[in-house]
Amino acid sequence: MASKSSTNNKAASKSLASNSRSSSAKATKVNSKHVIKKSEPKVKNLSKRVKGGHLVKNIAQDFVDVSDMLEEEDDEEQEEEKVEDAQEDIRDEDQEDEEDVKMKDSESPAEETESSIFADLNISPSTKSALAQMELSIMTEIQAKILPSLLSGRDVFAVADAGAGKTIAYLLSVVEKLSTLNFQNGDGTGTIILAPTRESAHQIQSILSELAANHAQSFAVILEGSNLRSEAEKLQKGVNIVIATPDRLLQHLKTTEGFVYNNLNTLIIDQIDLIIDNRFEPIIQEILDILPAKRQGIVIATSNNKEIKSLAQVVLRAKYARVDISSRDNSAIEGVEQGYVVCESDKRFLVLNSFLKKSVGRKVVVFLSSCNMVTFYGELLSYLEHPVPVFELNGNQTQQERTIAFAEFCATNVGVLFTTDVVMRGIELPSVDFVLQFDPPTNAKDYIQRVIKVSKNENQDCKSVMFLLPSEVRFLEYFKQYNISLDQYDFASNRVSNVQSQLEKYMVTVYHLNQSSKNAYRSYLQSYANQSLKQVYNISKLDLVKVAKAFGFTVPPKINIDFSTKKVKQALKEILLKKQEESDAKKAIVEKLQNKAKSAITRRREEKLQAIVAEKLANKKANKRVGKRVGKARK
Ligand SMILES: Nc1ncnc2c1ncn2[C@@H]1O[C@H](COP(=O)(O)OP(=O)(O)OP(=O)(O)O)[C@@H](O)[C@H]1O
Repeated sequence: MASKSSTNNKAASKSLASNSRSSSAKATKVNSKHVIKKSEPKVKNLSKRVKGGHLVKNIAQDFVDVSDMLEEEDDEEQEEEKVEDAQEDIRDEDQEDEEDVKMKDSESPAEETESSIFADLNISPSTKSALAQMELSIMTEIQAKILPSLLSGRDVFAVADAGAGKTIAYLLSVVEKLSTLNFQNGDGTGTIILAPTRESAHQIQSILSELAANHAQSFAVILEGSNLRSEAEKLQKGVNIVIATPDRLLQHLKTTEGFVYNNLNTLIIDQIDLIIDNRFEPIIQEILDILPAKRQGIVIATSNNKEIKSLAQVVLRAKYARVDISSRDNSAIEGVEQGYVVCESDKRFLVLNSFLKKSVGRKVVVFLSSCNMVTFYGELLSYLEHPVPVFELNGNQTQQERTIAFAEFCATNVGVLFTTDVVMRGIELPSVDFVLQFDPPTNAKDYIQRVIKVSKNENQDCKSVMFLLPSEVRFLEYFKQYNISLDQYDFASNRVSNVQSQLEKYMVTVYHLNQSSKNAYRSYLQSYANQSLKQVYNISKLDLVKVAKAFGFTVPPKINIDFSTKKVKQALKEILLKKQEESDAKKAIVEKLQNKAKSAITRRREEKLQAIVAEKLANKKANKRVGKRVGKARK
């Protein structure tokens, strides 16, 4: 491609120790608190009655009856107290909710370290020695900015570019906290780290295994697609730090008996941007409803927007520390040769194919928008008998398949790797020559994240090229605020090999490829429909005949597009409705109990009163009769 033109804690742990020591200690604490709350008013009311003693003194002859009555009234009082307690709980909850909403409006700044040297931190020698073994001595900017808050037990919302050192920062605080609390397997899970993908979960585990090397705390990854039963067995034995994908964690929370999580003191959501992208929000909401509410919350992101912030606020407690050092400037990607190529939908694949054909002797990474796109283009290239080896990384592969594919790509000198953003998160690129953004990124931030991978690449001559449709060129305007300028490249039409007829023939003759292409076509349109930058990615502006041609179809296949964002919003709405219904149901039960208790009390009081009055009247009559008889006798 030729360049054409240029556009422009220890301290913390003390307080935590009282929060959770061991599961048995905590259980005792919870139980005793419960007993005190329930029995205290009863003792108070009884002593009041004994002190006043009116009933006992005035109707001495009715002592037996009245003491029964007292007991019954105590039962009634207990019922009333239960109702009052429940009401109080609801009022407290409502008040807390209101306070939370008010408080969460105000984020407060994080405290920075005075020194940026790990050795100066007030942490255990074991952690310091692990850091030394990892050859980490000076903190990165984000580490210096969030470690004091993390170590003091404050909730933290940290936003920084990929590779900024966020994972090491939060893992360091977790390792330190659990070892200070002397967390044992019997204490169950003290920390849960939620990761959006299997890859990121494994990456976290590998860093944790180094950082926790000199500590006794246990950890494990719990992932969708792994063996559920063996995971459950591990959890039942006790895992101090659980690294999990949200869906699998929820499954264990709901079904694994003996999974002790009531001592949880830290919940971390890593890569919350991807958690949202992967539609895990409703699952996170369900998880939050199950886990203990009193815990340190840590939310990690590479970018920030309204959606990310509002989910973070659901996870974090009031007055959390927020640190955002994500790159607004382009320093992280300065020096990387970046360009774009504009081509119509029907020419996209032809240009890509021709470029890759000319890439003999090169290593290329191609970003696509979905797993189905990865699968289809991988298969198609092998049908076209491409001269370069093709590798695929996609979310539909097993972990083993992905590990092998990535290792093979790292080891080869020549080849093309088809992948998605999701799979590549947290993975460092090996030495490559080109990074092609075939499906454009969602926004400028995501673009930068892809190019950061290029900038960290061992090959300093590596270039980044983005494919744009003519209708998507407006996307470049979004780069101005980041001072990013891209060169426009042109791929001479006489150098584009026309494999269109071959492609169309495959769609008729190879059933398997036809199905794979249809899936890819549907996924492409679905991703397009889900794009948030509607000014750039407007599905109504797509020429579907041209789009279909890039997938080998002369007529666009009929497909149903599932607008997932709507689905997510709907799911969230349903959760909120369910919560409201639950709260209404709780209030209705309280009201019913209250009314029942009231009417029972009134009825019993009336009955007792009537009995007493009747008895007194009978006594009076009897006395009168006795008096008359005595009077007669005297006469
Ligand atoms: N203080 C440091 N000094 C030197 N290297 C560091 C430091 N902190 C982290 N690194 C290295 O930088 C790389 C990225 O670190 P880490 O995984 O913590 O970053 P991250 O911000 O969590 O990245 P991602 O968003 O991709 O998960 C790792 O290889 C790690 O060893």
